[in-house]
Amino acid sequence: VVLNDSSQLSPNASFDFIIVGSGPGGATVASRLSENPRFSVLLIEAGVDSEGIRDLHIPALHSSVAEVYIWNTTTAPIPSLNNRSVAFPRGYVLGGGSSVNGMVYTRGAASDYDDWAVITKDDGWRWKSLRKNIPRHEKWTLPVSGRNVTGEFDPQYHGFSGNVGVSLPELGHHVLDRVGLEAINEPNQTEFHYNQDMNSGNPIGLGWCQSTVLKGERSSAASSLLNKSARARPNLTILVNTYVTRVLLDENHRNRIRSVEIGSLADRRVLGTIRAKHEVVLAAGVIGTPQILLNSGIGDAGELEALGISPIHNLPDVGKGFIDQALFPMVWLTNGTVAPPIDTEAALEEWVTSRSGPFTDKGLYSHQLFFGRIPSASPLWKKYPDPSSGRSAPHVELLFVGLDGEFPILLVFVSLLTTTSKGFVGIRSRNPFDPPVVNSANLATRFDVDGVTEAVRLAKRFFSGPAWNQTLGTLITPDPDALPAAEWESALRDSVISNAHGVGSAAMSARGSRRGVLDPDLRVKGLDGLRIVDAAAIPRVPTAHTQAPVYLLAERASDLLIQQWK
Ligand SMILES: Cc1cc2nc3c(=O)[nH]c(=O)nc-3n(C[C@H](O)[C@H](O)[C@H](O)COP(=O)(O)OP(=O)(O)OC[C@H]3O[C@@H](n4cnc5c(N)ncnc54)[C@H](O)[C@@H]3O)c2cc1C
Repeated sequence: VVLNDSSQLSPNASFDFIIVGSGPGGATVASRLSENPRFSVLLIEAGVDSEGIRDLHIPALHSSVAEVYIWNTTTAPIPSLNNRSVAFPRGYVLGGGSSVNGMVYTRGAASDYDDWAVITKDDGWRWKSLRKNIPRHEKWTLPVSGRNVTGEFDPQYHGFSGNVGVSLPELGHHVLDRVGLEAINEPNQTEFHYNQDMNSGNPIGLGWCQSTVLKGERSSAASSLLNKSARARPNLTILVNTYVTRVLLDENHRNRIRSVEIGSLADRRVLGTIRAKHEVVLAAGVIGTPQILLNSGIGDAGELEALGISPIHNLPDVGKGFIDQALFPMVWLTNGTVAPPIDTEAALEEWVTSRSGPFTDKGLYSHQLFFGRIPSASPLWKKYPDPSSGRSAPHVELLFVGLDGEFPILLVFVSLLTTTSKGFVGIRSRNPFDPPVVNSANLATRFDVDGVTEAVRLAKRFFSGPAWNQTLGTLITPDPDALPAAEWESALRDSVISNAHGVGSAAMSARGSRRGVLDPDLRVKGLDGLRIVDAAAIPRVPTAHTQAPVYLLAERASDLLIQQWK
């Protein structure tokens, strides 16, 4: 059942599990736990129900999602970005980020997960172990259009009967796709190669972008895991429009979290508390989760006291360790062929009537992604150790967007996936309704400045050569090879934006380690009855867009919870 208002809950209602936040983390856990009719589950989401909001379901409209479905989060002025504040978007609706995101589905490198296992000293986090859950997580679907995608993916890496829809585009290849393939096949080109399936655990190369799209429609955590049959379960209550302010201790046990306090964000007032018999699971995302912990008095005791909050548990790393991959936009002029006009009215009509046509396509003018390593011969490696998790882990991602209009351009988002700068998430006052403080500290390390510079050079090499030369004109964004070093660095600090791929703000570490926030079973260290299952828990930045890693983390979290309470 879905409730729009907490007044619809029966008085003194209590549940076995209370899950806060319905993104890939929370929706997965709520769905898996409620598959067992013995467990009663309450899922609380601050935003509205996504069901029936047409535009959220249309893949092509992902870049123009209405502001009401996105938390208006902006970072503090960041010194390493020339004191700019940048937007850090996150979903504010059932399904969280997966209901508003770009739907790119990438798992990253196997060695990224193997590093989680090293950091936590728990082999259950290894890729080999996590990938066993792919069959129940993923619902790989061939294009309904019947387009032949042989050679564009490898079925051995996919699940066909899970929940989250993943697919290749319904439509055929665009100009940029054809040029991309031609370019890597040029005889003199040796640096870049084709990768038939970038979700095998080895993402490196140019390949076809897989997306969380099912039969022409966005497949979000809400539409896939909180689908009709999940909503019909008598033991699952989904409470939307409800903001969790704090988690609260049991009156009789000093270290046991027993309930959540809820409130109305619109009226900025507390509405009541709800009790969890077994556990509270925070899945409010990389910003929301540390915010709730800090509001509850769980964090660095000195910092909390300075804000007038009585600490209930001293855990200095809460909110620390927040990493977002640095993103630098590059723009080339084009010959005007990469983005032929689309009749948007006709496309909308076609989508509404048959879930087909251009609006099924999230990447209107490109269907490819590129992942690559900064070459081992680069001077960068004389100055810095390699921060990647292994030789199959990329340092750089290139995501291409073609845009036509008065000035036809190719926009390339260059990400330094192996970002090393760590920021923080904090709170500004003792009022839990105040917005959080977010500092993503992009480009704070020298490695990140030099790494993005090398990533831009890699992009320049990728987009050179005869195939691209016919299509692309001048590079019109700042170029490290055309500017004096100091000018380039300043231009870089003026241009880098958030990738909305934050992780690590309440991360796992080894049992017994005094660093980190969670033990390897995702329990908040030193407390009972409180786990975290979302991007905040991820202990190292993945070489991926972050939804797939969160889904994989949450599938294992569900197993851990079920194991404990069966
Ligand atoms: C604009 C955008 C584009 C992106 N593009 C991609 C992409 O193409 N591919 C990809 O893999 N990743 C992408 N991401 C990132 C991806 O969506 C996130 O990594 C993922 O959703 C994280 O899942 P999560 O469960 O950790 O948290 P979230 O998805 O952030 O979910 C947290 C939920 O908790 C709710 N919440 C927060 N605070 C409270 C509170 N106090 N009380 C109650 N509820 C609360 C929020 O409203 C939200 O619904 C994008 C993100 C954004 C915002």
